[in-house]
Amino acid sequence: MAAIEQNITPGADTVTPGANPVAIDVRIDQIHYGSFLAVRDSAIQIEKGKITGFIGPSGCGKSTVLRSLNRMNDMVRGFSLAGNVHFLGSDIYHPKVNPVVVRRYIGMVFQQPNPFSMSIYDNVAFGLRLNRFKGDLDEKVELALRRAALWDEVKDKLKASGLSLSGGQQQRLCIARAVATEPSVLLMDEPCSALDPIATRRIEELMLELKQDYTIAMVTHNMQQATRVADITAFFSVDISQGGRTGYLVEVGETRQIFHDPREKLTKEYIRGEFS
Ligand SMILES: Nc1ncnc2c1ncn2[C@@H]1O[C@H](COP(=O)(O)OP(=O)(O)OP(=O)(O)O)[C@@H](O)[C@H]1O
Repeated sequence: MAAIEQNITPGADTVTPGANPVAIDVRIDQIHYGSFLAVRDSAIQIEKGKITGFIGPSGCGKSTVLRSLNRMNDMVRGFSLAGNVHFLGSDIYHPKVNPVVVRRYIGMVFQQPNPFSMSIYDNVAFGLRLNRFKGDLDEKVELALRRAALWDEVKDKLKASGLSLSGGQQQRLCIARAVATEPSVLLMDEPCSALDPIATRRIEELMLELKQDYTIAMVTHNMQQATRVADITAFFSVDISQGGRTGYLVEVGETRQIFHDPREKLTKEYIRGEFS
């Protein structure tokens, strides 16, 4: 914890040009769930101020890798990671690093909108209170709701339950909750898969706005979505050659290159298959 607290300030600007362009440098040798080898040999540099999309067939480890980036998998029994994950130069798996602190800098938005059963205001204030924020809470809540493009729709009913909102609004509330503590990175695990096309478009537009202030990594099943929002795309596949089903990174590059001029035959086949 000390190392990460000393080296990073909340809201550390992730998008200033110059210096090191990498927010998270991940090198996974192996990830196991118990004795099951879920992911192997996957190294990605998540660049500051960009959206990196993880694509690939079901079970290739996209969510597992994403959740490793803020130690969300720590809560899963049997999970173990060989390799390392550096956030702005700090090893987030260092024994002295507190995973709660990691998640303050690297926030997460899940597939199903999951507002807490409390008011809209309290949902957004939750993380700030947890972190014993001492400043103007009203101001922070408004700022987060504005950043999540939800303020105009909820400003007159902040005391209403977060659960009373539509699915798309609930997801934007979750984004507001995630950005309220001013993380540097947002991890999004299929953030639109439970939403209709209009709400999906709204979240995609929001992501493009958010990347001005945050680094984003997201899992998506939707290839069109990857082409619409991701600057960088990482393609994973599943290796069944050893009798198991182990995910691994096939290639990562600019989204345009991955979709129009992939280096690997596997990527070409997957992209063609998905689009045809
Ligand atoms: N908590 C867990 N315990 C045991 N095995 C798990 C756990 N979570 C995932 N796995 C396994 O790890 C592998 C990778 O799963 P993961 O969810 O990361 O893949 P994915 O590419 O995100 O899949 P999908 O696209 O279907 O969501 C799968 O074989 C899955 O069954």
